[in-house]
Amino acid sequence: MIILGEDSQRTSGQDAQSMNITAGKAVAEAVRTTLGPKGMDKMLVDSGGQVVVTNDGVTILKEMDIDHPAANMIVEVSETQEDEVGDGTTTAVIIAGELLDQAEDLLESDVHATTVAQGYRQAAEKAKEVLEDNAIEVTEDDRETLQKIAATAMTGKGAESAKDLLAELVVNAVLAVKDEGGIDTDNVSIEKVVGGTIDNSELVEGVIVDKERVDENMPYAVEDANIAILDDALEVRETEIDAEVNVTDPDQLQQFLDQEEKQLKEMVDKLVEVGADAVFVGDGIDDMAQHYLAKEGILAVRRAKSSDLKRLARATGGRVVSSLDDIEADDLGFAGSVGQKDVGGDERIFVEDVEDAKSVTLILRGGTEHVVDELERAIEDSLGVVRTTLEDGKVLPGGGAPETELSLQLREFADSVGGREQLAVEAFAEALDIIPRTLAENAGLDPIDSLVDLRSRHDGGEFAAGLDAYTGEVIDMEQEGVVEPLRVKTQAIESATEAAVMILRIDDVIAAGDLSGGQTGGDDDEGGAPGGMGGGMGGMGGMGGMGGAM
Ligand SMILES: Nc1ncnc2c1ncn2[C@@H]1O[C@H](COP(=O)(O)OP(=O)(O)O)[C@@H](O)[C@H]1O
Ligand SMILES: [Mg+2]
Repeated sequence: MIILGEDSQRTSGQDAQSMNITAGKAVAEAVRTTLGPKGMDKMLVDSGGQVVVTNDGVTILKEMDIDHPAANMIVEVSETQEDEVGDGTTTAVIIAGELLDQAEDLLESDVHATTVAQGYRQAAEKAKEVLEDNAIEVTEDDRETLQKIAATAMTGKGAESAKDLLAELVVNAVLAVKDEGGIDTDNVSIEKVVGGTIDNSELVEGVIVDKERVDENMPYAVEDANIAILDDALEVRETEIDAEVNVTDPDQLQQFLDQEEKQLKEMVDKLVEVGADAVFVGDGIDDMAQHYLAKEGILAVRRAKSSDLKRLARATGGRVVSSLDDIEADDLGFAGSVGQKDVGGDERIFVEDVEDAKSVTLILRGGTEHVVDELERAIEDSLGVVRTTLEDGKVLPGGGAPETELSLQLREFADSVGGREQLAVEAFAEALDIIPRTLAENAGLDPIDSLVDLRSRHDGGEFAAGLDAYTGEVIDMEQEGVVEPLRVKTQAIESATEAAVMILRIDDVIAAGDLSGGQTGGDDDEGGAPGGMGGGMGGMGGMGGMGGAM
């Protein structure tokens, strides 16, 4: 009996499993060479010719326009990682791919997918326990460690030349925006400036508004400024009803205009009365109002974005007032300086020198647009790990140390599991080796030698022993200052396991319409969908390796 529509496609049993596994593995394979300090970058060209050069796992996968459903489940792993931690996106995807690869062998030796899933879940639980037990506590006062965490997240992402400076800026920025409600790194705005070098980057304790003062006769800058933040217009409102004014003689017209002018003057008087030295207005400012403001020496900005108004309020301790009539002196914010400055050839208004600013701005500089864009991605990862560390207070050494330790401890744990699940736990342990192995490969080292070294040091009780990607030596990563938040690893293991298990449990793929673009590989339009059965990536037209760190 036929129950499916004519265009539907159905793949079942082992075919379905191996098709999905191959697709998932292809995604991991696509980002593998970017892992670690010596990872290479990718150049991605979209159909419009836009070029992105990046080392960032999640960015690569988003830009790749992947459309195979199982492959997309692996892409989601990197997206979850990005949302939850901000770093470790490549790691999470590589682990997921390797879990699938290991599972494939088990399936071939007739271990049931459900058994593999159960074993993987147990292993993941155990792994999290081991990591928690070995995590190092970090407090907010430990700036040195926080900066190391910030720097580790930037490694290999074009920020090398100014890593120490940038790490300091990132830590300062995150600590600045922290309040009773926690840490929202959206309060760290990033202003990208093409021109200058990376080490000209700086942190502004306040807000930069991408506007100029509205009238030339206003001051360029005001010091110790009280700031009015107005989500309103400084204009005379048109009457609601279409009133018609019949002017019978010139005096009457003059009277009418005088009336309007008087109203505008009163608006400005109101601002003077509450003590404003600068005013940011969400809507328009009438020419006549501009004139009066300038006469009073008030610096005014019109049509400021509502997000800017909010940031201004947060930074300066003021309030966004939605009607001028309601404004009072204590609604005003305060900043040491409000002034118009040139950044990279653009005039912008800097509201800065704010004591205890809860909204800050990082000015990132670099030689070209691609450099600053990649720098921004590195900084975002870095902001994420510092935030995560302050939230959880726990970190781990990097350089493959935690994965090596887990691999050893899970092998021991497997003996206690018994049954066929034991095989799955062992496979899970084996899969985690992919991280140190890939770090070694990308650094041009012999992965077998590196793994042997790492294992023997961990066998000897050195939890922090990791691979120095620059020298090839196995060293104490904690001492070296290569540290990452605990959550980078726990989240990566959790999402990778979930995605792998979900894919493994599927034994029937029923697709309405044509799935062939993703399944057969090679013949799809944009290039970028993983080639299902064929393995490898189908027609990755725009991809090519780029020289390592810029
Ligand atoms: N100086 C270093 N030496 C060795 N490994 C490092 C160093 N800095 C970072 N790593 C390791 O590189 C890996 C992260 O690489 P990265 O390319 O940032 O990928 P992800 O997207 O997973 O964060 C982690 O395992 C981290 O411990
Ligand atoms: Mg990283």
